[in-house]
Amino acid sequence: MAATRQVNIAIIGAGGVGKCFLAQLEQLAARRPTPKIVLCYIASSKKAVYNADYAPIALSSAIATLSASSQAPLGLPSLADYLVSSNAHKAVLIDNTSSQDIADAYPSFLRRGISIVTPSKKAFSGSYQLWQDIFSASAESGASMYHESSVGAGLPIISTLRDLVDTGDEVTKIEGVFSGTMSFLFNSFAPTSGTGGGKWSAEVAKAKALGYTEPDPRDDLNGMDVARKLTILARIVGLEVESPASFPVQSLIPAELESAASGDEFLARLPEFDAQMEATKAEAEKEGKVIRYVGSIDVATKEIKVGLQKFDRASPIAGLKGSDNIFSFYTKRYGANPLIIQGAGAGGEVTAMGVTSGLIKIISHQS
Ligand SMILES: NC(=O)C1=CN([C@@H]2O[C@H](COP(=O)(O)OP(=O)(O)OC[C@H]3O[C@@H](n4cnc5c(N)ncnc54)[C@H](OP(=O)(O)O)[C@@H]3O)[C@@H](O)[C@H]2O)C=CC1
Ligand SMILES: N[C@@H](CC=O)C(=O)O
Ligand code: NA
Repeated sequence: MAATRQVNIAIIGAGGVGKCFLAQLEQLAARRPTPKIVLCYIASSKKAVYNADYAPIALSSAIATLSASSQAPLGLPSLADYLVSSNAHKAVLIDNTSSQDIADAYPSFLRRGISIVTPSKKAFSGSYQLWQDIFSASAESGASMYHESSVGAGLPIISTLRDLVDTGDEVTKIEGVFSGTMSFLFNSFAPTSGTGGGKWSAEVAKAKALGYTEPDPRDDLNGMDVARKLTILARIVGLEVESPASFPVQSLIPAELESAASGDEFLARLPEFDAQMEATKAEAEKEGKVIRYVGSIDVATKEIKVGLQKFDRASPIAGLKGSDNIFSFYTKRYGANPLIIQGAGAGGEVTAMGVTSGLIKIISHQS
């Protein structure tokens, strides 16, 4: 039987980003009737919804159907079997989790012709071998791999950097604020004017409630989220960074909380250590400056840095608002004035946008 003009979609992960993505997918399916967009699988960590005959799952009620479901998720090899047997024109896996196990399985999905879109950083900042396997599997099978939201949420960071590299520009340095959570925390806790909002721990709780943090906020505060993003960008410009542990990263986790058993325990005990961050803030204030959490990649020296720095209050980095990120790309073509991209770097809607835009690219490809 000939393949139908239909794109079958499996979604894993229906949290903050997953829910926003579903809403955007519903609008997209209504706007673009061809090819037909069919949600044929949706899962969280414990539940799933799918039909053996690939009958579409209604997009408007998918979350409610998932929470009422008694079906267990398919194992990843069975999910790949299910997707390739569907006889659709295209099959796409949307990974809205931060699971390393799922990331490790990307090459096996891609090899079987299943395209992938994800906001997760895990696959691209894991081992360098995994990075190579993903892109060679994609090149061999022709299945697409899009991960725009893995850096800067919906901001066009991955696509811009790939365009710079692919068109032959020479990127010499990348620097900026790479974390929506860290940006929000310091912009509220140590603003350029006024005394700042609440205590450090209260701002951290707010960042989590706003959906900016990783599922476990320690992954933001220990600097690993920024280190992962810099690993991804460094690899795109051709540096063979083995892992985010290959360079120094400043953690903002108090030493006493390094062994906290869970993210919840960490958040509950963080108020005991508010004085530490107050002291860091006060030290910068004595010099008339503010602290911000920044990163940089020097391509020539291969030096990658992640951590706190003091900034003049009038500097563009100090003046960022909300969860804004700022990325400065220094290249041969752009000379002394870098190409700068700035805007919200976290949050469900803007992150889902980067996922939806990847899906649109896949469904727009002719083959
Ligand atoms: N929030 C943001 O601003 C941004 C997020 N991202 C990335 O987007 C991804 C999702 O983030 P977010 O939505 O905020 O996280 P949430 O914690 O809100 O949601 C995660 C979802 O993934 C599910 N999940 C986790 N592990 C598995 C698994 N092994 N199998 C199946 N489902 C699983 C969870 O299910 P359950 O509820 O059952 O545990 C939950 O539905 C992350 O990779 C994050 O790094 C990227 C850019 C910005
Ligand atoms: N936790 C991350 C989410 C986006 O990548 C951040 O705060 O930047
Ligand atoms: Na992005």
